Amino acid sequence: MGFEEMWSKIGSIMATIMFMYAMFEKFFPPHLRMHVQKYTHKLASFLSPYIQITFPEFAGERLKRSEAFTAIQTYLSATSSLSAKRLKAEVVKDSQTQVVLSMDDSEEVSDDLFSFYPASDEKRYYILSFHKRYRDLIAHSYIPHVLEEGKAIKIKNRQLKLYTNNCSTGWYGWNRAKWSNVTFEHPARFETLAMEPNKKEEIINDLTKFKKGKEYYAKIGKAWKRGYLLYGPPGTGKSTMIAAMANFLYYDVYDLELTSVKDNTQLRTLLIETSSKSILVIEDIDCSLDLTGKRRNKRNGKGNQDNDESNKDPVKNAEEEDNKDSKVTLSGLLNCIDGIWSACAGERIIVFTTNFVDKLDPALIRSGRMDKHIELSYCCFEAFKVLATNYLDIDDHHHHHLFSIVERLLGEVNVTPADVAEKIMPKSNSDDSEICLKNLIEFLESAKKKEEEEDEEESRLKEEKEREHGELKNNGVKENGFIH
Ligand SMILES: Nc1ncnc2c1ncn2[C@@H]1O[C@H](COP(=O)(O)OP(=O)(O)OP(=O)(O)O)[C@@H](O)[C@H]1O
Ligand SMILES: [Mg+2]
Repeated sequence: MGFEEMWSKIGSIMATIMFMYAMFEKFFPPHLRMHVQKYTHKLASFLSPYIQITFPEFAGERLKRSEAFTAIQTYLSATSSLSAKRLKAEVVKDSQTQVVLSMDDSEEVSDDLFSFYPASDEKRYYILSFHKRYRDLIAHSYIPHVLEEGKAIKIKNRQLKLYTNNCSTGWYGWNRAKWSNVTFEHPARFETLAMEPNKKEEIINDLTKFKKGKEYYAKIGKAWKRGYLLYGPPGTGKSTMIAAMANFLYYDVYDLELTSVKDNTQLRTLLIETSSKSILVIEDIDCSLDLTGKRRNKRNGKGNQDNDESNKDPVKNAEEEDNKDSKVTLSGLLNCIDGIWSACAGERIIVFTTNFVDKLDPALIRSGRMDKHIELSYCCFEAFKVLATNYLDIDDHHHHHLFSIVERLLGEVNVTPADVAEKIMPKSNSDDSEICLKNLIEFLESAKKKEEEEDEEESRLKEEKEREHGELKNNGVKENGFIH
């Protein structure tokens, strides 16, 4: 007897049983019906070649939403919505125009050989129905595949969040540090980041290796964390790079404002509350609290003899002055990074940014804490070409006739990518790339002239000083007979 024949026989037996069951229901009293029902089910399941697995939406005593249910839902939305006839549309990622389609309640779909359908009960669950000859395949390959895929799709579709810390004052004046979040929608990507291509590739490879490094980190017995120190003058793209990293890795960003953290205890609480797959950012670490040599001197009453102070951004200077209230210390921060934070679940990145790398305490940036130091520097010609593509749609291979002048000037003068971007951005609809590039050339020439004037002034002052010094020496010899 062939398979087909066998199934048709089984089908007719089932039909007979169903018919008999209907008759029983009509003519038999309820207590007898219960017995008949029990045995009919047993017989039906004995004869049926199909197996069913149920995945309820809520599982366990605490009614926690089942991860398996959510993963199946996501998996089916992505893979089976094409074959389902009745679909549900939901707006995705706060978009007004994009919708995600998923199976409507009680719609059944077949995923190759198996069929998934949500039960039309009040309690929602999916039932996976399959022939028993696929039992092993289902248990060992298919279900793990669905769950893994579902989770991966969910991660991809989820919205990135930007968390910032703030301090809320509760009853009795009790201060509590907490994170609040908004959707992270920074458009920066590595493709649009202006920097040397080799350096950019190196960073991308480093991040990719980190993201795929779960087993590697487990093997070497190191927490799955990586620290980056981004340093360079203002406007060279440090913050932009952090956004590009987040978009590249699909990680949330925790922008930690150390100045509003009251003390080490609050810092610890905040760090524990961060999730994995995230980037913890501490911007302008040199301005943050008691972290630099300068601050320590101030505390010790030696005063501030920092000559770089005048070069600093006035906003950052003002922030630094405001920070005196915070009691977060360097050792507190280091303890948190090394201890508690390292012990939290993996896949975390920490990024420090600074304009003055030399001023940081070496303990803060030693290897193992900040694994990779990345310098973001003034705009080179390669970086300019990326900006020209971004802002003016000038193809990298299409060498505009003004490019050679820009190349020469960029080699002679230090300007930041932020300055270049500002100059080549069209100011009106009538501004074509020619006008924008001429604006940039004009700016570069005036910056060069200014630099030359400053150099001249500097050498003039130096000469003057040397002359004065020489005169003093001579006078000293004349008056006292010895040199001071
Ligand atoms: N390397 C770059 N590639 C692309 N755009 C850049 C780059 N550097 C700067 N920009 C542009 O300049 C603006 C300022 O850059 P960004 O905020 O990243 O600088 P920063 O290095 O973080 O400066 P700061 O030290 O003041 O925080 C950005 O919004 C971006 O438009
Ligand atoms: Mg910045």
